[in-house]
Amino acid sequence: MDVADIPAVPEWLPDHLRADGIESLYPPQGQAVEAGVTEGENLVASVPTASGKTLVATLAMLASVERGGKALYIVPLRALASEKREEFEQFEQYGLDVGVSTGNYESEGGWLATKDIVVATSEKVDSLVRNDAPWLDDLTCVVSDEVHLVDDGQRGPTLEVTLAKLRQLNPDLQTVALSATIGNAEALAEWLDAALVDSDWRPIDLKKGVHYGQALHLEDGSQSELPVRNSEKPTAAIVRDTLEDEGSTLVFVNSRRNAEAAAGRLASTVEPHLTADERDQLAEVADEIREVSDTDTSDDLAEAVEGGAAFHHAGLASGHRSLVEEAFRDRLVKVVSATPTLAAGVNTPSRRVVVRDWRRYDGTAGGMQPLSVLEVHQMMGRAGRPGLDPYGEALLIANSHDELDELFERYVWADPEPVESKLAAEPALRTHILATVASGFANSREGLLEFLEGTLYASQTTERGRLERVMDDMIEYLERNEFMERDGGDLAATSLGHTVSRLYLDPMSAAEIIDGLRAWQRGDGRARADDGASAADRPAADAPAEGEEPPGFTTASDLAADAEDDEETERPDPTAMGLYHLVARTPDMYELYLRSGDEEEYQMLAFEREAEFLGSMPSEFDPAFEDWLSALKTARMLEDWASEVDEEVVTDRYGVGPGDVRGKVETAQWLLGAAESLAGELGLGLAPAIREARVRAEHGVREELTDLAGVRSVGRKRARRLFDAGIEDRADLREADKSVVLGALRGRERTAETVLENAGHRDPSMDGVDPDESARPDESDGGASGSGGGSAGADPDDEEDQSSLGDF
Ligand SMILES: Nc1ncnc2c1ncn2[C@@H]1O[C@H](COP(=O)(O)OP(=O)(O)OP(=O)(O)O)[C@@H](O)[C@H]1O
Repeated sequence: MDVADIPAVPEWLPDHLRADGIESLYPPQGQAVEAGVTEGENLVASVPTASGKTLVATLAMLASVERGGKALYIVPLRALASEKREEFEQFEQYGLDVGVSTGNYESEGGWLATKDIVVATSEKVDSLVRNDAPWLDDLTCVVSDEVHLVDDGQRGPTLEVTLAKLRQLNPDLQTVALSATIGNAEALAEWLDAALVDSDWRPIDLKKGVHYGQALHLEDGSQSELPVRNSEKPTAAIVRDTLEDEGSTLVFVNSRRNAEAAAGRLASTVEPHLTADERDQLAEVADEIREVSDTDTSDDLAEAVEGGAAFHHAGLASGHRSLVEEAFRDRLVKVVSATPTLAAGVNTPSRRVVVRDWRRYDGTAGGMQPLSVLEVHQMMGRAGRPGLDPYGEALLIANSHDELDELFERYVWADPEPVESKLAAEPALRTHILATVASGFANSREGLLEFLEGTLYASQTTERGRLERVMDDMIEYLERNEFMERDGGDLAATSLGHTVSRLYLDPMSAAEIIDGLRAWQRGDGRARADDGASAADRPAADAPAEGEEPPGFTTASDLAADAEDDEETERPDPTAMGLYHLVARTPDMYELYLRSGDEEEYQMLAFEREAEFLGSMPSEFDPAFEDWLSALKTARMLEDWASEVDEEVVTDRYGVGPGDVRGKVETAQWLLGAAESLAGELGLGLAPAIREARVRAEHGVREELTDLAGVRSVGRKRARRLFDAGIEDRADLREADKSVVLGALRGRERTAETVLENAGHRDPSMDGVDPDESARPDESDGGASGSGGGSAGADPDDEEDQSSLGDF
């Protein structure tokens, strides 16, 4: 179909598309238009990766806005939200207004009311619904990108329920769902009352295969030689072979750490192939990368880029990511090693794709687990650059003949799995039932059932009774915890329930926090603190940083001493450790795993600091004890962080990456903010102590340093150095002599200039979480750890992150 023949779109569109090199629609796009996607019809497009799905959605949104409406584009990742915003901003020249909403959740995003197109993550949209954003009523078109993620056990139910709510709010809403090729696209179409375009058409041919020994084995039965030299890894051999043919390679690995390590190694393969001109240009890109941030990651990335290689993962700053993507698209960077995040949408096609790791560490399943066919096909779909390559090639790597056969069976010849709703799981239902009742979508048991009828689960199940049973159990749970009340057949959220829903907490997390805070207030566990010589006689446990006491913290010994001093006075405030442990044991925080040998160490710590914990400690024989100890490990990591222990020491001690530390800290901040609100609402009087623990965790520095640490590009280490040099706060810094700053920062002129410049303004990303807002950290950029509950946004990279925790 010629672009001039697309009905109902703005007049300027055909010329705009032509200017972009798009003269006619790809066949699946043509089918979508014929199915009425520009005329308000619902549509599910199940089309291979990189086959032009975004244009289908764009046509629907532009046509909807042309009719005077407003469109919402739901993405699974924050990184994709910025990419899509940039893509849609090209329409601002025609008077359209585009807004993006991710990150900290403003209560109802009022400023979005005037936008024509809004881009947001599914968790953000869920929170907007919970906060009653009035502009949601004006929506005329909603696009759900990567809708097959409804199958995701953690985040799927949020997308599913959010779509159901938007459709209930506005029965005339046009729904356009974009999906990778899946086994049961018709089930999605049925659920959404939508026409279906189910196609395996690709703009460029894709050959899948496996490398084994010295040869490539392709799915068409052909074999070609691809020798691996002595001491060379197969991935390096493939990259070298592709380079000799002037092509680029995208290598998918299973963790951020592996991505970084692979890029470093592959740079030595690529480097000898670079021309002098390429080297100069790459050196410039490397300089720009170093400018983005002054961290080890930044240095490692810049160094790899100088050698023509790069890594890409959700833990990178967005500035890093776009520089890498651009240099790869410009064919300057010849190989990128990436975590699967890159497969989920970012437009970086490549001659060859290598899926190096087809297993990933999965804590819940207890070890390395194979990736799904869908995921592997998504990665493979990135192979082949339209207009540049005759075809794309996507390869797995086998280490034995058996594995060669297995990989063909498992991935090359296999069809993707069908997508199945994960809604009927307790954690998901407990969260979404509360939110559904609290935001007025249902006010009775029957109403809830009716609402749930609008979900994919209801359209897929043959077992209605199961959903009803789990639902009844969850209503009872919510009533028992005072989040919901029943009056005859009516259901209503209590004021506490409303708060929990708005805070975006899993109700089970809220219940754990409330129980712990109440237990502390009542003085439970006090007897233990007082009786044993325990806490007072032992040294404060495992003080961080070379055995020093954490600055400014109340410790177990202080507590016990307080208790001895005055039996009659009120219980002292909980310690930061006690509060970190409380939030670390909620399902909204991914705990750190106990490694072998850890158990004994943390058991000791548990007994040493027994007086500090809120609520009772399970007995050693209780199966819950191990989880409780894992939470203690997480809590001690947070305490270390908040006590200025160097980041390298923290990462080393807990066997995690810097991104994981930041993720845990952000999740703790969010949960402590929520705990503060709950304590306030329940009149528990513990809010100031919680706030202090939160602020300490936020910057990871003692109070005197928080102002300095809040200056962009200062951070913990530099704040300490500046403070030691007599610069005590941002005002001092503004006035400071450059040579003093230079001295404190150990001679980095460029950094000193940047820091001085930044002292003049406040970096909002470093600001504390507003307790009224209690924003959940971003769910998709490595910020939040995943919840065990389907409620809040778990980072899809979580499993990937877990892999760095194992010994793999
Ligand atoms: N009809 C067309 N003619 C020429 N190029 C097109 C056409 N439609 C899309 N493209 C281009 O193809 C590329 C891939 O498209 P796009 O990113 O929309 O694919 P996608 O299916 O959305 O990918 P993903 O699987 O990442 O969601 C883009 O560069 C886009 O501009």
